[in-house]
Amino acid sequence: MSDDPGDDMLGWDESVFRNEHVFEIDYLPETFKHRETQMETLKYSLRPAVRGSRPLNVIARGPPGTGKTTATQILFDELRAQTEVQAVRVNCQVDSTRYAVFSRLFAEIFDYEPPSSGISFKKLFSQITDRLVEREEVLVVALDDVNYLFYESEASDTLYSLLRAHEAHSGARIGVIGISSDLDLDVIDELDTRVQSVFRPEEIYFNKYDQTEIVDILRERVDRGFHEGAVGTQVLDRVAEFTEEQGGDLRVGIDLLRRAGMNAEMRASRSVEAQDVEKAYDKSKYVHLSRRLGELTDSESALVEVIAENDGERAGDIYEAFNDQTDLGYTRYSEIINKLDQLGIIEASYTNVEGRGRSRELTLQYDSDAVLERL
Ligand SMILES: Nc1ncnc2c1ncn2[C@@H]1O[C@H](COP(=O)(O)OP(=O)(O)OP(=O)(O)O)[C@@H](O)[C@H]1O
Repeated sequence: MSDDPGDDMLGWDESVFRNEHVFEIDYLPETFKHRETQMETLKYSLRPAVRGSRPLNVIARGPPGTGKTTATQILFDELRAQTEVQAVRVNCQVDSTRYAVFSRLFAEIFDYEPPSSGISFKKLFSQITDRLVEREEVLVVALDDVNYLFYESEASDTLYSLLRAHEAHSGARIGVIGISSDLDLDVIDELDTRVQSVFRPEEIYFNKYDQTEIVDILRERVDRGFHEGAVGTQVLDRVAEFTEEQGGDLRVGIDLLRRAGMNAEMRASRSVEAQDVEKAYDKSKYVHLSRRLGELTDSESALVEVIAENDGERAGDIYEAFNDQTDLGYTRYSEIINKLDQLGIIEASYTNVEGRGRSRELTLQYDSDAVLERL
């Protein structure tokens, strides 16, 4: 047997990938198809900002991986390059309180962090608005994954401050784009009435891509990311089918392509085959889960771990195990249960237990080994 790779075998210095970077999560696609109406409405809402007025507020909703963040980022990049508008995106998974949101705005606007010794919210707020007024700038804030502010009961306060900024600080002009991927959450309905009375956003819906659209979008990625001929039509169709199966989240498809490419390389093959995709799917189907678990705090992760180890048990028993491990009390425990339920990591349902009345039963929504592996 010769050590020489054959014609259809990859040598050590070769790859199926032309540019693996296009499969990374922070890659901003060069073409953005099938989102024309959404982009138009977003542009229409932001246009007043370019003229120096307060833009229309927006709520962008839709299932995960349907291009909401990307749409905003593309427009924000254009605004930054071509206008004087200040456009800042805040990831509310990371910054999930009003104070954290405004600290992020401060850091982006001033280019340095607010004092770490801590300043009052009022000060933080007025420094931001003073600067906007002084420079006659309009600020557009994208609250990405705004649903997390609701889970922490911080949404009303945050929106109220942003939306009433011009009243508290004359001349300040701020517009808000709220992005939510929690379809069970009625964003407007869940806000306090004082906020509802000033918040009448344009609503933009990002529907799930259908199979043809998924193929069309992923084909583009394949052409940029792989060498010619490495991914055939049937393989791409299989990737699109799996993506549909996972709720149409394009992240699944993109992750599948990358992993399938790596599997092909492992076999030293120049082309990706169906078997590479099947094998990749065992991991790629968990991209949602990994993303959600990745943003949890230590105590939230600790609770997920306890639940994964005691799946299906009553909440009371799980509380004891959680309390042993973290020393946290029942109120915080209950809050975390609600958040994990809203995130779709667990289901908390009430059951009637003979002789003990109603009790909550906690069930993981994913395979417990898959959860434990990713914590
Ligand atoms: N029309 C499209 N063309 C090319 N790539 C796209 C398109 N729509 C989405 N993507 C890609 O899919 C991935 C997920 O998109 P994005 O983060 O914008 O979704 P999202 O709706 O904001 O998701 P979530 O609600 O979970 O935050 C990104 O890698 C993005 O590049």
